[in-house]
Amino acid sequence: MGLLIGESSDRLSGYRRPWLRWLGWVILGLLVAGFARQCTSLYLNNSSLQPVGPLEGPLSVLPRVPETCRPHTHLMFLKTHKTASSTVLNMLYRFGEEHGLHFALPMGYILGYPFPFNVHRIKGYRGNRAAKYDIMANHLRFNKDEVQKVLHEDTFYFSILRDPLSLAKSSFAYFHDICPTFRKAGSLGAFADSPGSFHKAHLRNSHYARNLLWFDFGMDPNANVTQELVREGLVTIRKNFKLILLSEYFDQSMVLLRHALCWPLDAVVSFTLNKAHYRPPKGGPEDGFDLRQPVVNVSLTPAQREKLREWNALDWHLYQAFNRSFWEDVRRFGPERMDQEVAQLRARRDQLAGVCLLKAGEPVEAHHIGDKDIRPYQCGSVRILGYELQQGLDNATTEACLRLIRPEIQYKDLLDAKQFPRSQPSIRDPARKLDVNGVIEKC
Ligand SMILES: Nc1ncnc2c1ncn2[C@@H]1O[C@H](COP(=O)(O)OS(=O)(=O)O)[C@@H](OP(=O)(O)O)[C@H]1O
Repeated sequence: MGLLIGESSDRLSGYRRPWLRWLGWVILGLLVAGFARQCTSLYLNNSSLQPVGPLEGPLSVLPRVPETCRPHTHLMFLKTHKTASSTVLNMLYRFGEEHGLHFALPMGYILGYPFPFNVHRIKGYRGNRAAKYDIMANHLRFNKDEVQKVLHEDTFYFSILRDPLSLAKSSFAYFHDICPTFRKAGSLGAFADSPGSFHKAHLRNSHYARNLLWFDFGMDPNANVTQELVREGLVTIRKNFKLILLSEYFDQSMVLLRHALCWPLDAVVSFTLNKAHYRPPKGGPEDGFDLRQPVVNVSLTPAQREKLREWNALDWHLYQAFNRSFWEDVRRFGPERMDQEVAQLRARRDQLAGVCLLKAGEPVEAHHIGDKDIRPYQCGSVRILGYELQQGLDNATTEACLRLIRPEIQYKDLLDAKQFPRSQPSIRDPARKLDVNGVIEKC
């Protein structure tokens, strides 16, 4: 037997047959050529998302999460409004798509918002005994009892907050046209001077004008602010959510998130999505206007800032409390280690921007984006910016880059088509974004 193995291996080695040796060299040559080809492009492997090739050069010691942990694939992200939540959603869409995860998708673009979430708002929901979903992340108003009906027990719940003042500016500009409180006020300053005189809490979409975060977490934004109420709200959120991120410290948030989820670095690298720029005056020239000149005036005096904080006191308490716990988390993580990982994340983002994007990675107005399929949806009195893809990329690189910049609406359509191959194809018609009452569904 031993002799047989010896004989055959000797034969296979080709030492006694020169043509076999040549064949071996040819195969080796082909393999090397294939590898070299990959090294000249951004190759993003579907499952690991780790690059191969020159991109790895300066980042060859990418920070790793402990090899003992297993990546989380059961996730609930409470997509709060105007908090960079679309950027987070893009990461979840990418990760879910690459790993074949099952999303709880809405029928349109929101899961029944602003009504408290109900499982029947999930597209294709087939009742209690249906399989659970891996990821739920579209806009919804949090309702724990309903949410947990369709999610796995080990689901990781997380969300994101933003300073209520900058959130108010973003919300005012974006929702100005559909929120009666904002529409009546005209400018954010006028609104801040006397919010109560414009606010009719019972009117549709008025919730965008006060304690929007508190509302998204499923609580009453118009309740009297008492210590007890705030304490109860915080306790409930802490009980339900394992991690609360902050949009002002987005990169630090991503480092904490990736360690909590045991995800690779590339899974949390992103470009700023849904960024606002102000519209030119009606009838003004399309180009050449001063982008810094807002039509919807969101400038505030120090006194108005103070009043707006008071008006959004519940959100302010929420933000302050979770800001404190965020920095406690960072201290536990290690401030130096955090700085290093943030630097690596930023370097990787710059690298990807260089490969994927035109205009040095700066976001541009939708009408400057050649590919209509990646123009961001426009809403309200601001211009929502998007990205232009670099030309001449190979197919794999184009696909990897597209994933990073594909706007929320189009990405949802794409996942929808994958999850429901037999349902009606998407119609790219802006009217589809309106619900039965004519309210813009995504807004
Ligand atoms: N990475 C990162 N870091 C910091 N800020 C970011 C980031 N990504 C998005 N943004 C800002 O978030 C605002 C959009 O928030 P959302 O995507 O949650 O809006 S929406 O409710 O889904 O319409 C929007 O804010 P404004 O530009 O002030 O409106 C974005 O610029």
